[in-house]
Amino acid sequence: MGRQGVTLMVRDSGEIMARAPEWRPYMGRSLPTAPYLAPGAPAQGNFKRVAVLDAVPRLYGYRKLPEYQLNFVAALPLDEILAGTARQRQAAITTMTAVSLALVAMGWLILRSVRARDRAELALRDANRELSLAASVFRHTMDAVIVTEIDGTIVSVNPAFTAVTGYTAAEVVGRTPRLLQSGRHEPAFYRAMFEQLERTGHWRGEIWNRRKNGESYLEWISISLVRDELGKPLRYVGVSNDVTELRAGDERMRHLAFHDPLTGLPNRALLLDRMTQGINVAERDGRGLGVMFIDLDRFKSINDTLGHDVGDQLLQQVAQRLSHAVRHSDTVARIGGDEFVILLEQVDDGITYVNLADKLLSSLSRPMVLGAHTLEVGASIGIACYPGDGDSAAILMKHADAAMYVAKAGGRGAYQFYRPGMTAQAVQRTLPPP
Ligand SMILES: Nc1nc2c(ncn2[C@@H]2O[C@H](COP(=O)(O)OP(=O)(O)OP(=O)(O)O)[C@@H](O)[C@H]2O)c(=O)[nH]1
Repeated sequence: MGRQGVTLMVRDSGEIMARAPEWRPYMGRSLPTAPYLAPGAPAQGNFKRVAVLDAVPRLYGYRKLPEYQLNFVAALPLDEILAGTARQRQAAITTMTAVSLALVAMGWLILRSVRARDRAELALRDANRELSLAASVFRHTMDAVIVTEIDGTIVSVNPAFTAVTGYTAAEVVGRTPRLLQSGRHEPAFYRAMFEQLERTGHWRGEIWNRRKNGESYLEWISISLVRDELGKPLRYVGVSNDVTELRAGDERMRHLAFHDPLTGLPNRALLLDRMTQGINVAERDGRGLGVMFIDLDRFKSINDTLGHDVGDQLLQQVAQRLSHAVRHSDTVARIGGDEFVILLEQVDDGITYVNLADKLLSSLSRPMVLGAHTLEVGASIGIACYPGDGDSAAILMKHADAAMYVAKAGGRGAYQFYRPGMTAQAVQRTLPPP
């Protein structure tokens, strides 16, 4: 490039990014008036000018690189060009062009590597951000998380795991989840779980486990098999929730829906359900089944004279006495006010009803101590039997009710088997007088 030839890389703003030779004194200086920076300047060209920076008159060649906002410039001093022959001038111009192209290529390579570095930094930053997000979720989620090797060795647990089980990470890492086993599941349960995990990569369900303090708890867990990039099994990750309370709440709700809150006995819905099932079994096995409808005698007067609370206590005692009088397999239900029903299954002869009815009446007639009061209560019982008196729960209930009304009408404190025609009698009794 001769003694005073130069090459430059200049931003569109005019700032010098690179200069050869002697780049240091010129770095960061500006060439705002350069012709190639003028608006509308051609993409490449030549011009003659006295250099702003060192006052040397030169012939300039440039090429613009608009996508990078850069300009590549090469210049030779005019006196060197004019002093030479035509051949020398041509050689100088060729050299200038070659140098300027080399500069363009160099600048492009620099830019490309800068861009690649920026992209790599961005990707790394994204990956780090995702990692720290995952770590934060692991730390703060309310779900207990456990990560194990494929052989079951625990690699990591989160704080929620510690909150549920009572075990810190230091206490469980290196051990296996077997330390949580409650003993409530058969080995076949775990075998089936791992068989499905190996086959499908997932298992979810409920497991009874044991906390460090020995207490059993029910967890809902979802376990996934994690594979590496080549598809090789790498880890198991389990995410679980303690659902013991939830399940207890469900049980309470279910119990409320099918039981009488005052006595704890099955209510009408549960009684009818059991009766329907019982009838199916009785039909299949050719066995008998019976319904005893029990209504307390003059219970209203106890309420009216001693108050509703005493009436409640009496109903609770009646419930206990009825329950003690029957077999475990029989159902004692309270279906309303002072009305109780006993469902007797697998009864093949009428004497069973007679014996039980006597037993119930004598049991209820024994004095009941309710706080400061000692009371005696009687009851009337109607009995309807399957299959003779009806083949559905509704009909058996209706007929037992009718028989009970007949027992009441006969003077109370007695039992009565259903006979055809009793229903009409009972209806008449409940109708208002004409
Ligand atoms: N303490 C209490 N009383 C109830 C409850 N449910 C209904 N009762 C009352 O139970 C009484 C039922 O009376 P009835 O069966 O109609 O009449 P009774 O006095 O028993 O007369 P008979 O059945 O004809 O012998 C009514 O006074 C109801 O208010 C309850 O949960 N607690």
